Amino acid sequence: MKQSETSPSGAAVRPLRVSRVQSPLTGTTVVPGDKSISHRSLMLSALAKGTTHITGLLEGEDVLCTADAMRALGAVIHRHADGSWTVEGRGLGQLQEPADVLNMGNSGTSARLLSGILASHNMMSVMTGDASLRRRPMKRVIIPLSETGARFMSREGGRLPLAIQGSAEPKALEYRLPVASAQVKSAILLSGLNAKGETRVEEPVPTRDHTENMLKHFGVQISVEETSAGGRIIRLQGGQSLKAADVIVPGDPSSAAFIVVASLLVAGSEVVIENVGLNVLRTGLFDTLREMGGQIEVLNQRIEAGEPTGDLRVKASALRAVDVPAERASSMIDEYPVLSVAAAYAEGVSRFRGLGELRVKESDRFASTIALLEVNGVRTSVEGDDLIVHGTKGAIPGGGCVGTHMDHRLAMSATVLGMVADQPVEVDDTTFINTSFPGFFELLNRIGAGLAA
Ligand SMILES: O=C(O)C1=C[C@@H](OP(=O)(O)O)[C@@H](O)[C@H](O)C1
Ligand SMILES: C=C(OP(=O)(O)O)C(=O)O
Repeated sequence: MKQSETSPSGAAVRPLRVSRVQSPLTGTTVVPGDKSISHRSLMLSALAKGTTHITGLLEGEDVLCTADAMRALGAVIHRHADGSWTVEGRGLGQLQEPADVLNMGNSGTSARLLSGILASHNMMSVMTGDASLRRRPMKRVIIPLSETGARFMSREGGRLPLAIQGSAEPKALEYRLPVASAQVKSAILLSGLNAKGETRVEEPVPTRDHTENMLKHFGVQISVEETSAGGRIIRLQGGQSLKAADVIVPGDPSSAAFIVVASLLVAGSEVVIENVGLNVLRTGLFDTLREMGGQIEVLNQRIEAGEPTGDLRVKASALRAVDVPAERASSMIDEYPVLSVAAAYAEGVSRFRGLGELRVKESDRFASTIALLEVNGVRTSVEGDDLIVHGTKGAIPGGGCVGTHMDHRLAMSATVLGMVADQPVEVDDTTFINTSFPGFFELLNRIGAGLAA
């Protein structure tokens, strides 16, 4: 593909040819801030009274979309020269009607969480996104949020653009999640903040709990109860005011994932990644890689702003196949594309169970992960929602051209695959990496990847 071509978003396409890395990856590094926590810090601080200082905010395009949206809703948001941010909140119920369409770019988290806030404020708003986001299902939030009294108009199938008439007197919801989704859970909890009475969300499988943790950090009383079946029930009373509270965002474990897998696979590597968020509802990949024989050590474990954090020391390791249970999927839902690269390099046949949710991410990640492997000579098979990867014992043929379909995680996984494949790998477009991991190639090159990017 030529440099002059444009992606479906209209931006210039940036293809990349990735060749096998010739020497070990070494050194100490840090990855950018956690995307989930960054979104929530901007949304909750805009709903709070007072000024919140945020350090370590991810300055990726997804989070910048959230910042723009919260500005359009009346929050005053500044980035300072030292990279920290301040948000002067409006207070709950005090958001202003946005004067124009809110553009959520490539970001499902922005669109779904914000829909909970917009539905519970008495105003009219319209939300859109890029071609990838406009394909993704929004009914999962529209259906429950309609019960609050808010009205939604969307394209066929509940797709963006979405018009929302927020409710003047939002009703509190009682809702059991039909899919394991932290975005849906969070949308309902955020709408419950400005509703009358108790909001109750039950999740059959625990999902990332950053919204719950950060609500507590902003002074909201919220109860979390474990059910006998292994799920959780979360309750909060509407009408509690949020108080500005400074936030320190840890490094994103979902970004660290690419550096961890690359360091495990490139022979002789030893890399330390400092300040990685280690919330147990996010670390399924690291557990899985350890089961495969990966040497990943946690150093300097601590709690920072309510979230477990630590440094990871990763040493190149011979990996063997793994069988990942469906119950683990929500703790590593964004990590399957890069796990599949590790499994392709490992010895033996791996199985990842229960991956239905991968079909509704930035791309259909079930299909695009299979294509990533197959086009590079790695055998896969599918049984229902299970993905089976036939490991090559360190001999991934490579030589393929990978279609990334506006999906940052596909582009980064393809890069890692190219770094250890026998033949160079073409990645059709790397522009979307900036949604979650600005500086990805620079970081890899600092630890010795020698990429031409
Ligand atoms: O709540 C969040 O910040 C996220 C939840 C997950 O999505 P789902 O809620 O759709 O599983 C994840 O895939 C996404 O990257 C971020
Ligand atoms: C699925 C992802 O994000 P979002 O849903 O916010 O687009 C992701 O970052 O992998």
